[in-house]
Amino acid sequence: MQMFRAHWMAPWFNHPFIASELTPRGVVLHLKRERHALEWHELSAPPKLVKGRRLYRLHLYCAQGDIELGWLSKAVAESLHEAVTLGWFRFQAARILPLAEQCLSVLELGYLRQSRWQALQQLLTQAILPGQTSVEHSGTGRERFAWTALTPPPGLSDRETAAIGLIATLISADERWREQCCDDYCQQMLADFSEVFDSLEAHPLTEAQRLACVVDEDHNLVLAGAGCGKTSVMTARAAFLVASGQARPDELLLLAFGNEAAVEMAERLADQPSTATVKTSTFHALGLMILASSNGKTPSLSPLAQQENTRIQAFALWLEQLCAEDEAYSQQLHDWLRRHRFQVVPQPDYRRVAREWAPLVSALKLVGEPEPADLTPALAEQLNLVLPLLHRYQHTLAEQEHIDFDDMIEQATELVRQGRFVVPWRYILVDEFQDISAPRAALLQALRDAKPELSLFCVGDDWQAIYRFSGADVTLTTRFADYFGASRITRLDKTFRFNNQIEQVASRFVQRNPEQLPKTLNTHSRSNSPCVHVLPVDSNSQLDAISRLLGQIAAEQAEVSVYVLARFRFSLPDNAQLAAWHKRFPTLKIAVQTLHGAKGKEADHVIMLGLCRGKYGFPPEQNATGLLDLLLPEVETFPHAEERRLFYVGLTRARQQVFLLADQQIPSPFVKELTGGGYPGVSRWAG
Ligand SMILES: Nc1ncnc2c1ncn2[C@@H]1O[C@H](COP(=O)(O)OP(=O)(O)OP(=O)(O)O)[C@@H](O)[C@H]1O
Repeated sequence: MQMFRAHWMAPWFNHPFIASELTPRGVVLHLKRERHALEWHELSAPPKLVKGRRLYRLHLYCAQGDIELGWLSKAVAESLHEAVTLGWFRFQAARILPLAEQCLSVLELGYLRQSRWQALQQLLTQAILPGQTSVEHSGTGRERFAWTALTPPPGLSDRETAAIGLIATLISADERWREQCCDDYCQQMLADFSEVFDSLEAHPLTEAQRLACVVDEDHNLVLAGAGCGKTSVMTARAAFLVASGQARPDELLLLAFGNEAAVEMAERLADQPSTATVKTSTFHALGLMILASSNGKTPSLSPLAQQENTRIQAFALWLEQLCAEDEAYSQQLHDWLRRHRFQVVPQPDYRRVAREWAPLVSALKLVGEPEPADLTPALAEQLNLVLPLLHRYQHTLAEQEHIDFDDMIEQATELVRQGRFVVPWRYILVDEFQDISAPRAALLQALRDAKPELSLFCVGDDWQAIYRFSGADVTLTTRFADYFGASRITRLDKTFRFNNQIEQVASRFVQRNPEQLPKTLNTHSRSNSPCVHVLPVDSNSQLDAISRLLGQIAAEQAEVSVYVLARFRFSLPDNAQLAAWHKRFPTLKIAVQTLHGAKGKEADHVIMLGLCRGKYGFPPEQNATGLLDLLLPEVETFPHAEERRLFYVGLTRARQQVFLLADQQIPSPFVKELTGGGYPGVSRWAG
């Protein structure tokens, strides 16, 4: 052991310190009459060299009281200082090395998500100084140094220096530092995987699309306008995660609402060998799968749930039975229908009532009865008439040991919460997120809670939220972070579908509702003249007007697609008419769709019909708040908010032109708004 001796005159002046030596455990002080061993952990800071006029002192910060070693020559003092400093740092480095390694393994996971950031802070708090990770601590604690102020001495290994540096950095790191780490990660990924983003689709992805693919917060929401390539981003993110080694294909799950969308996504993933085995599913299929794998048997789905027609038929039969069995019920139903719906001659149209009340039964089942205080007498009467239907429905399901889709999602959520389903996925990607309902969002939350490190990636457009009537809650999108917690929202701002003229009209129209999230959309294609045309037509001559339009389109362009869209299915041309058009205009690809059915699709030209006022107009007129309104997610304050979005969906299906067939006598208020000024991109079509 090297001995560091005090000046030989020290004892003459009654100074107790004679020498010190360093051991692996600390410093041993040789005093006049005793030896005193100070272990490294008792030194609460690196030593300090104090220069005197001729002699030096070494100040040792000790937990039990500081000690000063005096009477040191300059040379001895400096080498003792160096040796104690090195020993102290080595001790600290050894102490924090496991912590540094733990922190490093969190950092190496990739994007510094908020959950990872919290994990880091927890590690630091627990390991460094219970309750004190701040740089500026007072000096009264066990440790009296600031990690950030430490300068590791030469002589430490690279690993020791790096560990101390990392801990010092993490202790002083703030939210800005975290964001910088996230940005660095994104830039690195964008550079490393640019080839994937260049070659994955027929077209290279835009910068915004790429960024949306690599951002990897705990919860991610990609907000985009129509035609901004949300589907491309979904599949590209899957490919990126696999290519970057962050997930195996079987750790990814892509969720869609409808079968058609799920199949389309599966087909696009299958185009790439790396993503061919990624699982795509609808929410329903997912629920079924969770129930089957947790309970060991596939649940029996009620035919009442699977086929709308069967359900309506059953409800109509139950209504008829209720009337036959219970005179009072029959009387009440007749009265209510007479006052609020249509003539009951000679008996109610049970099927029609069943069709209208089926969504009420589902909503009542899901959310329970509304507060009596919220009900007008008419609504309270209606509720009394609908409740027996709900009871029969529930009774039938129980008797036949069947479940419906709502039961399935609810039971699946419960099984996941109870830990009875082993979640295999680390990344769940959800398409058309604006259509999500609270129970489905709860299932996502349960999956997330059941699997550490599971990240949600949701792609949606609050401007296209059109399923409130079936329980969708757009506020899950507009208040995404409030619901899910740590989130990052990215935006896609370039649409590839329609031109600037359509964009101008559609964006202005939808943003009249101030509740919609503001977005700016740039368009890939441009046109100098208006592309949204209003054609005033007589309600009986809509088909002739469409035929004329198709003729004009066919004369000008070959091989283009045309969508004929309407608010209600019954307003659409029938199959015979469609077949006639196909025959007459063989170069056109013509399809008819309801506006809800056209969601997610595109055509070169869109013709919208049924644009009139009235109960079956667009927007459909409703006299007062209905029972369904009370049961569905939060009523929006802006009039016809959802119908406005549906109109937006219609406008934005078109790549080139939109033709609006407006009823000449009772035009739709939406069309009146477009032609009433403030929409320079709208023209009156002369034909
Ligand atoms: N980077 C790109 N370059 C060129 N075309 C693109 C790009 N990204 C997407 N597209 C094209 O834009 C069109 C719209 O894409 P997609 O259907 O994915 O949009 P979307 O955002 O899902 O639209 P919507 O919400 O209206 O359904 C498609 O024809 C697609 O091929």
